[in-house]
Amino acid sequence: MRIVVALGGNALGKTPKEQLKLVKKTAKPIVDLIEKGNEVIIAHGNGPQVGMINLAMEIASKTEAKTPEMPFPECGAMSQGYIGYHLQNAIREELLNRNIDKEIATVITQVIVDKNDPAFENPTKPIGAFYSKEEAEKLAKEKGYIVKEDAGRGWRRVVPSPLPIDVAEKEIVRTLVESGHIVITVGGGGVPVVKEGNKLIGVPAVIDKDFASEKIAEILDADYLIILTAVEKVAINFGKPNQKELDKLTVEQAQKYIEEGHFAPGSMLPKVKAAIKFAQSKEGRKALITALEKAADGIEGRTGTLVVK
Ligand SMILES: Nc1ncnc2c1ncn2[C@@H]1O[C@H](COP(=O)(O)OP(=O)(O)O)[C@@H](O)[C@H]1O
Ligand SMILES: NC(=O)OP(=O)(O)O
Repeated sequence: MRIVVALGGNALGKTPKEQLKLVKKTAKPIVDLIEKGNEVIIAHGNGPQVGMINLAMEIASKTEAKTPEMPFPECGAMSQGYIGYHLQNAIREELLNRNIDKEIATVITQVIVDKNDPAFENPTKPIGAFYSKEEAEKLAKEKGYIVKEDAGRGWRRVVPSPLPIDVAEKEIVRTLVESGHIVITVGGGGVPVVKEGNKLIGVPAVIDKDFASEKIAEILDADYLIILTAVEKVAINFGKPNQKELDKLTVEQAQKYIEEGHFAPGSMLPKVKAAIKFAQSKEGRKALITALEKAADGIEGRTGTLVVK
C-alpha cells in the first residue's frame, strides 16, 4: 500500500536536543510500516519550530550581533531542513539496523496557496512556544503579534493558515516514491507560496500539515493517509466524564460530530477534516488517526480511528 504519514508535535518535541532523541522513537513505527512492504511518504508539523526560528532570528537582529531579520517563508524552509535532517538520519539508521535496503531524503517542498485565501485576514495557526495570558499579551504589545488561546493548552502566537492548492515539487516526489525511495515532504505543511507568472513567491503563513499531507496523499494516489498524534483514538465528548473513543467514523458521522463541536480547532479538528477530505476523494481511500507508536497496529485494524466514506 502507498501510505502518507503525517507526524504531529509528539514525534518531534520542541528543542534540537529533544527532537534528536524523539526522532529515534519516531523512526520505529515508520520503519515498521516500511518493513511490511508499504510505500511510505512522510510529512510533519513545524509549529513550535518555525515559531522558535522566527523569534530567535528577530531577537538576534536587534542585538549587537545585527544578524539580518529572517522573512517568515525562509523560517519555514529552515524548519523543513532542520526537522528533515534529524528525521531522515533517524529513519536511515533504523533501516540499516533492520537490514532494509532503502534510501531516504527530505525534499524542501513549496505548497501553492491562493493569495486571496480569507485565512490571510484571520490568523488561526498557533506557532512557537506556549505562554501564560499575561506573557502572550506582553509579547503581542511588544512585537505586534496576534495571540490566541490554543485548545486549552496555553496562549500562542497565531499566523494565517491558507489552504494548500498544489505541491510545486510533486513530480520530483512522485519520481522518488516510484523509484522505491522514502521521501520526507510538505514538512510544516510546505513553504507557502503564491504563483506570480513563472515565479513562486513565499508568503508569511503556516499551512496546516494535516491538510498538506492530505493534498500530497491525493496527488500521489495514496491508499491511506495516517495521521499520527498523541492519542490512540478520536473521541467525542473529549476530556469529559462521558468521553467515548471511536473505532470508526463515516464521513457523515464525522461531519455531524464537527457540527456538534466535538473536535478542538487547531488540534483534532484539522485532522478529522483532512481525514474526511481524503476518504471522500476517491473510492477505497481510507484515513486513520492514531497514536505514533500504534501506526503498524492501526493499519492492521487493531486500533486507531478509521475514517471511511
Ligand atoms: N475530540 C478529540 N479526540 C481526541 N483528541 C482530541 C480531541 N479534541 C482535542 N484533542 C486533542 O488534540 C490533540 C492532537 O492535536 P495536536 O496536539 O495539536 O496535534 P499534533 O499531533 O498534530 O501536534 C490530542 O493529543 C488531544 O489532546
Ligand atoms: N504546520 C503545522 O501544521 O504544524 P503543527 O502540526 O506543529 O501545528
